Amino acid sequence: MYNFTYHRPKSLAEAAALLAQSEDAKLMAGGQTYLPTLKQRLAQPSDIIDLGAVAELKGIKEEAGGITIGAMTRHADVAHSEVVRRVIPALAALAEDIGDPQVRHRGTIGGSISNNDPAADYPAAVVALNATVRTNKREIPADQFFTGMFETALERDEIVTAVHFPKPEKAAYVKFPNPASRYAVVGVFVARTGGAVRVAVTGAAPCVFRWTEAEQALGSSFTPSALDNAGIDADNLNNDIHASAEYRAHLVKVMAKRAVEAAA
Ligand SMILES: Cc1cc2nc3c(=O)[nH]c(=O)nc-3n(C[C@H](O)[C@H](O)[C@H](O)COP(=O)(O)OP(=O)(O)OC[C@H]3O[C@@H](n4cnc5c(N)ncnc54)[C@H](O)[C@@H]3O)c2cc1C
Repeated sequence: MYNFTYHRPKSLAEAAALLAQSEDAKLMAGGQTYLPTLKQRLAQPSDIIDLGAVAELKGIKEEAGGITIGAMTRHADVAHSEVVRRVIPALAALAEDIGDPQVRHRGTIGGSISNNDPAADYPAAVVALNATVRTNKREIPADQFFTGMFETALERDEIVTAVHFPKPEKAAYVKFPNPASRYAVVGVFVARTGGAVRVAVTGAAPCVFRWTEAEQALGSSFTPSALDNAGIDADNLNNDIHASAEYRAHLVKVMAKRAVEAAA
């Protein structure tokens, strides 16, 4: 048994002030990862700051030729959003395939990217679509946000407020899911925006990464067969009970080809 003080601020300013007050305070979004972490005693914060009542962190809007999604927007809301389905249907499809209905109705985009689980789906979309992560302090480009396994560029007292996704010309996400959790054993998001192709891989390594060899091949010819000779080094991939590194390398290519086919 341990004690913490529970806070439910009503504004971003209030949440930021609470977070700045204590070194051990932690934010909570939908609690999908954080509550199990607490139950297992892997975290013992002095204060929990529940963002659930901060209305300004919720919602989806069309903005600057793309979509801006508030950090506290649930996966189910992204999946069912008319705006997301119309502007970036691949993002709605990704959200629709996260976990189960309970997870999708509690989990949030801000919690997902802040947590940066190596097998989470959203990091692949953020990187492939070259999104910008907005916080209460600054804007962080996708390529600088995810820094390692469960690690991000966020400072201790920083709150993700929204993610801005530019509209791509073509995009698709295909994953090979763990059949129990639906987390990605391997997931590949392919996007072409302003003529530039980006390929982001999740689930395969300790952190989401760009498969640059595939990006170059697809830049010349946006077809599945363009990936026939693109190399992927199994030495840098995860090797665990779910899949060997060699099998993951195989899956990366298969998922990428399927994503190109779906996007073309
Ligand atoms: C059974 C199960 C299956 C799942 N399957 C999938 C899946 O298939 N694909 C997938 O991608 N994910 C999956 N998830 C993860 C889930 O979708 C959530 O995105 C993830 O658990 C984060 O949950 P949350 O948004 O409730 O954040 P929380 O658990 O509340 O918080 C997670 C972390 O982020 C921090 N945080 C939260 N919000 C912010 C913010 N605005 N700014 C800064 N830091 C913040 C918290 O302090 C905490 O450290 C699954 C989870 C479960 C439990």
